Amino acid sequence: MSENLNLFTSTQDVIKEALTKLGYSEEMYELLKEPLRMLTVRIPVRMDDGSTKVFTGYRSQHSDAAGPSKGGVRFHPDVNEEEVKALSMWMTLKAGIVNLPYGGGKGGVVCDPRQMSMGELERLSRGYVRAISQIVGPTKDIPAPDVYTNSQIMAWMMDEYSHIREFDSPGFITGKPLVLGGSHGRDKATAEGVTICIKEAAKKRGIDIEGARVVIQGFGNAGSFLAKFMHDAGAKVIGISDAYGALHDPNGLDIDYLIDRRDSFGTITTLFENTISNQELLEVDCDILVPAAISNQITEKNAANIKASIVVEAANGPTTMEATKILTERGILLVPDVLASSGGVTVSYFEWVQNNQGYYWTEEEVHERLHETLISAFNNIYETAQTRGVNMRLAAYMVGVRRTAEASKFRGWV
Ligand SMILES: NC(=O)C1=CN([C@@H]2O[C@H](COP(=O)(O)OP(=O)(O)OC[C@H]3O[C@@H](n4cnc5c(N)ncnc54)[C@H](O)[C@@H]3O)[C@@H](O)[C@H]2O)C=CC1
Ligand SMILES: O=C(O)CCC(=O)C(=O)O
Repeated sequence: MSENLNLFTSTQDVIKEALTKLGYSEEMYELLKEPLRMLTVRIPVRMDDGSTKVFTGYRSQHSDAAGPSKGGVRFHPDVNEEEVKALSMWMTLKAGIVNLPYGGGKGGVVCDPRQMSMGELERLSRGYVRAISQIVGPTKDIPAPDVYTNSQIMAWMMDEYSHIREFDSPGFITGKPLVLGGSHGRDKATAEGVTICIKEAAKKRGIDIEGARVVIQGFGNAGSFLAKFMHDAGAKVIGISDAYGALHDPNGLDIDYLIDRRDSFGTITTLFENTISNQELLEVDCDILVPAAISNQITEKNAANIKASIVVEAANGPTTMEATKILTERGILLVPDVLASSGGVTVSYFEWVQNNQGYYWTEEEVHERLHETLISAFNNIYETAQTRGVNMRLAAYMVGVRRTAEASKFRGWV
């Protein structure tokens, strides 16, 4: 079975287990085991050399029972249908965990933005919105940034959608620049949420953040802000990585310098000679390990070699279910993606609310509400895991799926 199919089918398995434990019927599982809608599109883009290249894109809407679908758009060469489907299902769970009136959605385009000019990227972003415009919108499905997409791309997408609908539609997409209706704190939100989960998990395990050794895979939006927050909290960030390799220094890395030198795709290791591989980085001796890049990184092949006592998933799907079992059996506290990375969609929700009201909050207001939401979500799931005798991933699925299951029931769908 391919890695991505495995990711999708094992997500179905955990959803089934969660629904069964909560006492829902088999029909509820039939409804939630697949996205409600999956659109595949072909996007012709005029390249700078005059040729036309046709890109494949996807938008998956897992559910809209609890509200419009919501979730990011990924531009990456490895994007595929199974992955986008799984990503949209995780968005349903995240929205449930932080109690947002949304279902899950996710999109992606198979491309490598690192090899494209700004003009080509703009034409691709606009073409993607034209291709999916019938099924998205501020009250239908609201996209946001994810891997290799950013606030500039959100701005082009919002502009294109506004042209199609013939009115300004800031609420169509989140993660926009501040001047176009973006929210304070959205850029740092995912990392802030991960930081809160790390601090709560460390308290449970009696680990002092001051001096704790932290390894972070990925140095983009999530990974680099997280490295900064951990460093500022007194932790020692001893390893980071990007798509090309990893840096490791047991005495601690100079995070401010690395952030200053990384490029807009979160690439930094190409400036150094003494690099190690991403796989070697995951097995480095440390207290806290944070995969913050791509999926399928901790598997049954390397789970036995992980040295950290806490693993906090900033990335979506970095640990397979087989590896989850191994880490749990080894007594490692695993804080799952659907909880740890839910800070991003939480502040996206704040952004959408501000767009709908036309009234904007201060950075402090965003910060306070995010903290309140994430601390309560972490402790709710931790306690569910303790009282139900299950691991944190299953507990998170149980908490996360309930809102959509109840909404589906009240709508009379099941
Ligand atoms: N940006 C957001 O608000 C949210 C992001 N996430 C998840 O966090 C993870 C990282 O996302 P961002 O930081 O936003 O993306 P980004 O595009 O800003 O950074 C991606 C990082 O991953 C590295 N990377 C890419 N391919 C890799 C590979 N094959 N092996 C190792 N590293 C690789 C890149 O070099 C870069 O450092 C993703 O799994 C994403 O779905 C989750 C929730 C919200
Ligand atoms: O900000 C959002 O709406 C979604 C972020 C996202 O794609 C994710 O949490 O994986």
